Amino acid sequence: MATEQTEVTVRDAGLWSAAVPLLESLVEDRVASRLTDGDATLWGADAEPEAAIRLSWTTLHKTSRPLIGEIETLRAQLRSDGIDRVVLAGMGGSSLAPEVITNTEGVSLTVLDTTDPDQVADALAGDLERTVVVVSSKSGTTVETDSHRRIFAKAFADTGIDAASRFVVVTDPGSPLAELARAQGYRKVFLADPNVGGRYSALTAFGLVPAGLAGADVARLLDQAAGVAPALGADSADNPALRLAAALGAAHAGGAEKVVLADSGSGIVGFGDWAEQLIAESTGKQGTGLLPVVAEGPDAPGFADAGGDATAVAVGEAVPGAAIAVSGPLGAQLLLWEYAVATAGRLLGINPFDQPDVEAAKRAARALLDHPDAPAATAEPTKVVGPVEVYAPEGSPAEGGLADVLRRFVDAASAAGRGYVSVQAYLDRITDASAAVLRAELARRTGSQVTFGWGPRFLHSTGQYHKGGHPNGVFLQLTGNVEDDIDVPDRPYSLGVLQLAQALGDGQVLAETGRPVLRLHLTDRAAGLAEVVRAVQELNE
Ligand SMILES: O=P(O)(O)OC[C@H]1O[C@](O)(CO)[C@@H](O)[C@@H]1O
Repeated sequence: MATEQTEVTVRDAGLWSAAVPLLESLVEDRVASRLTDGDATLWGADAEPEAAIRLSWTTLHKTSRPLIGEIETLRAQLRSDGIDRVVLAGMGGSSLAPEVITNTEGVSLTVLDTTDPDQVADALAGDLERTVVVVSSKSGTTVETDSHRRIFAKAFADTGIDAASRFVVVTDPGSPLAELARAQGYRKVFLADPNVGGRYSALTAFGLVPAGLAGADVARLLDQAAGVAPALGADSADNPALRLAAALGAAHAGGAEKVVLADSGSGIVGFGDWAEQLIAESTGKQGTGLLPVVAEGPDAPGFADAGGDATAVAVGEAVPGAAIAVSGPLGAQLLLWEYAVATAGRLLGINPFDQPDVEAAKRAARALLDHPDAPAATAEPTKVVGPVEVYAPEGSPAEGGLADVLRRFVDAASAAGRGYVSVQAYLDRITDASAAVLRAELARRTGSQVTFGWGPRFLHSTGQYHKGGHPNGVFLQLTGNVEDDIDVPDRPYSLGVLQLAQALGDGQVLAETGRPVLRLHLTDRAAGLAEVVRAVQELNE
């Protein structure tokens, strides 16, 4: 049952009494109304230039209205041409919102936010005669999205379909993608509001166009946001976003930097995946921040049994074990969390609108693509256990079986004190979906908080926090052999090569910042995953 009432309840009495003084200061400083009015001084002088071009999201429930008609018209035209399958190529802020919107409404959208050749092959195998591809990129330069565009252009051409008529672009004015779309005569270009950053763009063209073309009721989403907007802009202790920000800020000050999210009957499907990027990329920097941990549900390990380093937040009803509960329909929750996270950024003393550590991993991946013979790309495994090659952190012992290697590795998270384990699977999230069980399995057996992300998708979400946030994580990377690779047209690499370079590049950057990285490469994906799960299950035997 969807929860219609939008409210934030802080159920933990200790947390609430720590939050009240922060809440009072936010009200006194008129943070909510200043945010609504676009006051870029809220995060200090260093953040001001960036904030000055990032605050238009507070009024999108009004300014995005004209898009609704445009989307409906295009959808009707596509339908009359027999085109009713929508594929979205986009990373992070350019795909996470449409994914949660369409999943919540139960309408079909194929989201491509991967470089896994197998997963891309799946999308290519759909009926191309009925397919439109929405290419979404604010910068217009994101390598994954550009690769998908090239691959689909070739596939359309190979099938005798006029590719230009099948591409719809969402991008910022003046981006290289906007120029290319114009030059190639793509079917339609939606220029988004450039004064909204990627992770705050759910209610811009980035969220609304793909979701609307797929058939979601995006007008209702704006109505839901409009319904809560006055409360979010109010300098009042009843403001739900200020309450949430104050509670998260107080929790962080008290040593709980992790935020464990679990759905508790909100009716929203996959909200945590969207909130993850907002929270991690906005706050995880300068050695501080809030680490989002998406739990499978309120009964999953890490939620009700969260330790002192974590706050359990229910999305939906206030359930036992939740310190905080946030209810409300999707459109309202999107805007509420944006206000809350931007405000928490002020309490944490960081700039919630930049992502300073994301570029480092992109650079490292590019360097590996340029120098495929670099040591990182040609290293030999430390050991091989059946279908699993082990690449252990430098200097760490590798004796024993896979479970011994893993035990020593995850122990480093507990040794770091309040540490966490991050599982990063550079695999196919459809065929290799079983990898996701590792989150709960590891959390149950280690007692540490455990995050799970699909690579390279998470690089555009929690990736910023892992490199820039509290430096107490250990990182378990999973990579796998590729059976049928896909060349990226007019580029000197294939998807498989790019995917591995992304894993190695990010691993390198993590290691350079002193964060332990263990890579397990699955020479046979299914058998390798089974072996890894078995080893994890042996951990506390
Ligand atoms: O929309 P773009 O420019 O392709 O970027 C996609 C994503 O990549 C990031 O810039 C960081 O990786 C995100 O902030 C953003 O949402």
